[in-house]
Amino acid sequence: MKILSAEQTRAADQATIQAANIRSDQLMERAATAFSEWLINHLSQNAASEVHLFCGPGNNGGDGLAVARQLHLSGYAVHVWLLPAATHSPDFIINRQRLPTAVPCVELVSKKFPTLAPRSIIVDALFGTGLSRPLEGLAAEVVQHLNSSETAVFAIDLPSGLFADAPQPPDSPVVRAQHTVGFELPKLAYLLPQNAQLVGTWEVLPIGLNKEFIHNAPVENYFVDTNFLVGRLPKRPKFAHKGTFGHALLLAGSFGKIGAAVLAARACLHGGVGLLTVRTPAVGYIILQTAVPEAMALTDPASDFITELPDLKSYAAVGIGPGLGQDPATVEVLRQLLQQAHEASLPLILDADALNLLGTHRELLDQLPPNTLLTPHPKEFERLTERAHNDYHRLELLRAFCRRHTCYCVLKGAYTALGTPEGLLYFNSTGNPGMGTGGSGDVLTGLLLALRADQRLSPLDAALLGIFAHGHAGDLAAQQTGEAGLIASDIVRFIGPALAGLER
Ligand SMILES: NC(=O)C1=CN([C@@H]2O[C@H](COP(=O)(O)OP(=O)(O)OC[C@H]3O[C@@H](n4cnc5c(N)ncnc54)[C@H](O)[C@@H]3O)[C@@H](O)[C@H]2O)[C@@H](O)CC1
Ligand SMILES: [K+]
Repeated sequence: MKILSAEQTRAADQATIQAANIRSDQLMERAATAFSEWLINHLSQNAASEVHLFCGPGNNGGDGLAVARQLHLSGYAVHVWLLPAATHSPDFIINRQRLPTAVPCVELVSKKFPTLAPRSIIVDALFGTGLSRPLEGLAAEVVQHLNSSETAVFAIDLPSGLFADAPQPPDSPVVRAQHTVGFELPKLAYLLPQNAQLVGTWEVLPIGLNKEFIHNAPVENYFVDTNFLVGRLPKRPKFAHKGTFGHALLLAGSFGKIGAAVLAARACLHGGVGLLTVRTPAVGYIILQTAVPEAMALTDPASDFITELPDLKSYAAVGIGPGLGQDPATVEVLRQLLQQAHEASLPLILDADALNLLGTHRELLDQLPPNTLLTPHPKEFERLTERAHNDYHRLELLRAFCRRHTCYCVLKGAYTALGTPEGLLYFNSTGNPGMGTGGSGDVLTGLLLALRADQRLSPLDAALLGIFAHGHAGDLAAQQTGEAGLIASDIVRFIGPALAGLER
């Protein structure tokens, strides 16, 4: 799915109105109906005594008024509270007039706000995508009142006060919603850790926005759900053999961290690689041969760290980093790897200590072969770039980093973001907090290595499929283990089922 800016969302609105030959209040009715049906569905599971709708002066408030009418007609006890304003949008006015007189509708007055019983429900329809500056005055007081109540808040489109696609000045008043329900496409604001407490859980409901407009809209951000990826993983042909899927080389492990190599190796094998060779220091030999008999062990002469780069000519892709350590000899291995992979156009994946080594030897960044895939978590990313002021800034650093180094970079976290050499960002939709556990990143590296070794996949598809399947495998595993009980090996077990769902 594309992620549109607030401005593009307005344009999509207009394009829909024209193409479908409907009035704007009819589009608003669609949005309100979608929201009301969702809310009624939700309320049927949570008996609520009454619904308080707080409506602003624009179309977000218009949505709220239409929802109030629909809930009233469905038999709910509804109260409407209006934010006083000098002007109102035309569709607000239409829906104000359509509100049945039986629905109490009162203008908000400073310091005389309604008491909100914990068992009632708040619908936040004060401001949506039309917010042009932080809230102040009475609007800010209302936000504070809603946030200090113990009543569940359901935000229409955006929690009021939150910008759709730009950072807030610190301490701006924003509604803290339990749930945010938007229309058609997700907003960038939904995906950022700094907004998690404001947006709550979120979903988007279809309202039939013009498909052609969305198709043609130039965007820099995408949200990757199942529909976006299904069919991108080619089926394994009947006459396939292990050569079809590539021979991967993994350089991983150091004394005390051979487990990282084991996890990455297992993930690579479950990811469908044809053959896997693993380079560990000598201390890893027996462990690897025992724990992962399917992989070939090519041990380093040194006991505790990798000190020599093997000959690369038989490999389709190389991954380096899990449990690697940061021994000075290993830096040389990384340096040679970058150089030789560049010359041979060999796909590379860099993770963990390989990234930390890049951070301390930044001159190596200029040696990255084109289309190299890096998988930092935010702290590792900071070592490669600089400290971000906020989540939006971090995303801009990611875009710039990928452009500058012609690389793909996976910034790991909830909604893991993949940056591309073109400066596009793809946000992943799978995964759960249980995956914040040791070894989870090693599993991702191994899986990505398998997909990069498969020459049938583009670098972009390999990265997107790997990130998505990794998260999905974690979700499938958590259904059995619970989030707290989830360990990295559980993710590995579900890589196969997760990939199977994406096959062409
Ligand atoms: N594009 C879509 O997909 C659809 C959008 N709809 C709704 O329309 C909303 C957008 O409506 P609008 O563009 O009218 O915008 P809003 O309703 O978000 O707010 C606009 C109004 O707020 C005022 N305003 C902006 N910032 C303010 C501030 N800091 N303090 C006080 N007043 C402020 C503006 O002057 C204007 O009167 C969406 O969020 C959504 O809820 C739906 O009705 C229909 C479909
Ligand atoms: K809102």
